Amino acid sequence: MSENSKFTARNLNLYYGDFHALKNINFEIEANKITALIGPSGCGKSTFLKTLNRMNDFVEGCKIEGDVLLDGKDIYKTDMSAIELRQRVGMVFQQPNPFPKSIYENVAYGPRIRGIKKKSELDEIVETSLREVGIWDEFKDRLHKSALGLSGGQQQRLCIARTVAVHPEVVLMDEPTSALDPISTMKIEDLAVEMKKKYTIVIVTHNMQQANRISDTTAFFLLGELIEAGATKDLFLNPKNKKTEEYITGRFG
Ligand SMILES: Nc1ncnc2c1ncn2[C@@H]1O[C@H](COP(=O)(O)OP(=O)(O)OP(=O)(O)O)[C@@H](O)[C@H]1O
Repeated sequence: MSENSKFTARNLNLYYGDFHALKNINFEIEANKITALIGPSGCGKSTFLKTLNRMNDFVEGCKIEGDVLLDGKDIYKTDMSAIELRQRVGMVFQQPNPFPKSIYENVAYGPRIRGIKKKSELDEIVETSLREVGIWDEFKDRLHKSALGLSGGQQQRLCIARTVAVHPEVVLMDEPTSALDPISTMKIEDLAVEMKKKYTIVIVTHNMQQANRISDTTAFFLLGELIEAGATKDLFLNPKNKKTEEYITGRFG
């Protein structure tokens, strides 16, 4: 395990019932970097992402073997609760999913659940979180309006603000821009690059230009296997594996 490793997967296998969805994955995710997971549909990218904050716990018949270490501690074999884990490892989904509440309440929700009650403290967290994702000026005069009235891009940035409001260490993003227009996509990409100063980011994307633009490391999955992983520039310029080359040059998938 290298010094800068945030997550380490060792001999990780995952089964949905009889279906072997992740096959002996060995992979390190570096702290304060953006790691992109790429590969054709159904190859296990989201499944791998969800093993990092135990989202698969909700799936009946899902069985996991091997180790997933966060800062050297196995997240499946410690007494850390899934709730505590998900505070440390937040997640942003493909479809923006704000709660049907005000902008303010969306951001204050997590801190409130974690016991913060004082209005002045919540006000500060809301402001800091919205500033952090660059939407404070846009939203400050309508904090008490419904989040559902926002555009898709604004909703996604609000969801990211909601995630950072509980001070995670890692932010997982599952195709966060695939439902967004190009300008909103660019804003999220810029934000992800800014965010890596503070967080470790793992992003699933079908958009290879996106992986190339923003990630430091790219991992290519195929049929549940991790075929190749490395520095993004190297992987796109000089893929070592023939299948990686075929995928990134658009010859399959
Ligand atoms: N809850 C589940 N139960 C059974 N099989 C599942 C479940 N979730 C995913 N799978 C299967 O596991 C495989 C990997 O799925 P996964 O969603 O991880 O792929 P992916 O690479 O993220 O795909 P996409 O790019 O289309 O989102 C697929 O064959 C999928 O059908």
